Amino acid sequence: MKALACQLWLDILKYLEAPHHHEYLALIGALQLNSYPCCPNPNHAIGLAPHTDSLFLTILHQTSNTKGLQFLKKGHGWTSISPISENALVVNVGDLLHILSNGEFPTVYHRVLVDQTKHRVSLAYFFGPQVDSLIVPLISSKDNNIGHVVAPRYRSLTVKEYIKLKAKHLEKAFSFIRI
Ligand SMILES: O=C(O)CCC(=O)C(=O)O
Ligand SMILES: [Fe+2]
Repeated sequence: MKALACQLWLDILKYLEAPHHHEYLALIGALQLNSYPCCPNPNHAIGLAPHTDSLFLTILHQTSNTKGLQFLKKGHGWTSISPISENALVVNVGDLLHILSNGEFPTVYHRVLVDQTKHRVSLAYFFGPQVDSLIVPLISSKDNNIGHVVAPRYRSLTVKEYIKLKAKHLEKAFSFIRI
């Protein structure tokens, strides 16, 4: 997971025209096992409440063939992401990549439902920058090429500062840093 995350991350930094940004190259990661036992009354319970992931990216493996993961699709509502094969991985954009890319990579609002008869398991690898890193929205030359100068949509802040804001305000945290 770590090797895959590093490769994916290098490609994203290249795309964002920041391949040598050392601050964003020193990644920390955490692996989390999620277990959702079956529930006799799934309409009255939730496996994981709607949220966005906070770091740069999450790489997710849905280990059983039980659906449950959904993301909020604009104009469509909650949409299922069913496990399509044993080898498939889901990659979620997190809040810090949203800020770093100046909103070009939208953070993904998602939730997990429980199943009436099946136990579901998933494995999530979250990774992001060191807690003292400063996240500065990157404006790429692609943005400025279109003939107008693109301004940062968020103020710069440290990872620690963002995590504190998110703990207090959850999905409203962006509204405190929007310019
Ligand atoms: O279990 C899943 O499919 C998603 C887990 C998740 O969203 C999380 O751990 O943040
Ligand atoms: Fe999540």
